Amino acid sequence: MNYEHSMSTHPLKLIECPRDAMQGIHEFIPTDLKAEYINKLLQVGFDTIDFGSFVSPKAIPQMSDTREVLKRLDLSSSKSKLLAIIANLRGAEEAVAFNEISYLGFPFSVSETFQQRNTNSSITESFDTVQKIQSLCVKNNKQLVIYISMGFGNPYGDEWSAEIVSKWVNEMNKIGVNIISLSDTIGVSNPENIIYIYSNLSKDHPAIEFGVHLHSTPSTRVEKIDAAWKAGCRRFDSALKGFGGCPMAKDDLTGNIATEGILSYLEQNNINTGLNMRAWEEAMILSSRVFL
Ligand SMILES: CC(=O)SCCNC(=O)CCNC(=O)[C@H](O)C(C)(C)COP(=O)(O)OP(=O)(O)OC[C@H]1O[C@@H](n2cnc3c(N)ncnc32)[C@H](O)[C@@H]1OP(=O)(O)O
Repeated sequence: MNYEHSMSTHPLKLIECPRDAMQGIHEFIPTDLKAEYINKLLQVGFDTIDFGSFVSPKAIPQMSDTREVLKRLDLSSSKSKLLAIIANLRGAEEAVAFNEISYLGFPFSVSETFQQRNTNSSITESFDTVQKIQSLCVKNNKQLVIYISMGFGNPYGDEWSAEIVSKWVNEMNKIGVNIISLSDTIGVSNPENIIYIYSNLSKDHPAIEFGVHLHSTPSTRVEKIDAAWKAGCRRFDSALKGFGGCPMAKDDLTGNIATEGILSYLEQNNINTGLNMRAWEEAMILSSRVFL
């Protein structure tokens, strides 16, 4: 495999995703405990914390207290930026009003079935929403992160191909989106398709910061991270201990990529993350109270 064209010019960004870890848990996690956990993660020094979402409380009840969690976060001594997931214009309008939030993340699926299931709108309608949200972000000095979910295939029988993913990336590029994370919402990626899709997209759009939001079983975790890294990816979403996954996806969901897997991969490759490992260990301990 020739990686020459995939040498990334983007800096390493680790995105820790407590929102994704918590959102599917049935039992409501008390607001104070959520905030305590996120505050601990804020001390670790990740580039970004995907901390909550402004979505329908009927769709994702666990995130219904995102506003209250936000009030309890201590950003004063953290270099991390906050990302909130939004799935319609209303959520975006709410999120942009908070100075503390730097990034809005929109789940955009190339699978019609999943987009309906996740946001109750079609791909075309969602793209229209994305355009409005992008304008809103520009006006409010926020950055929009598009998650292309089902980026590596889908289980619903909808047509899927690398060309379809590429087409939507082109559309996002045209409207000025410059951070796109390819999400393997249901864990169907493999090293070959990660390298193929990632390398081609980053070659076509060198200015776009592409990331991966992978899901995996522990046994295939390292090979996927390795493939993404070698293809030039420097933006990784993950969750401590691999907790979570999308509750709107099919049932036999594989978990998030575990952050410790990424950290040990980077360490083995002598890449310094500069993270506060003591705070990380404390977050690991605290997680056993959050994820029972
Ligand atoms: C891959 C991933 O992990 S992505 C993250 C997980 N997925 C998500 O977070 C997506 C969540 N999806 C949703 O929230 C929904 O599908 C929506 C809001 C985008 C669209 O759902 P719809 O039913 O079409 O919304 P609609 O506008 O009809 O409103 C339905 C209800 O939600 C409420 N609602 C809609 N938008 C919001 C919002 N942004 N914040 C709070 N409540 C909202 C409405 O008030 C309404 O409540 P009511 O029934 O009590 O009157």
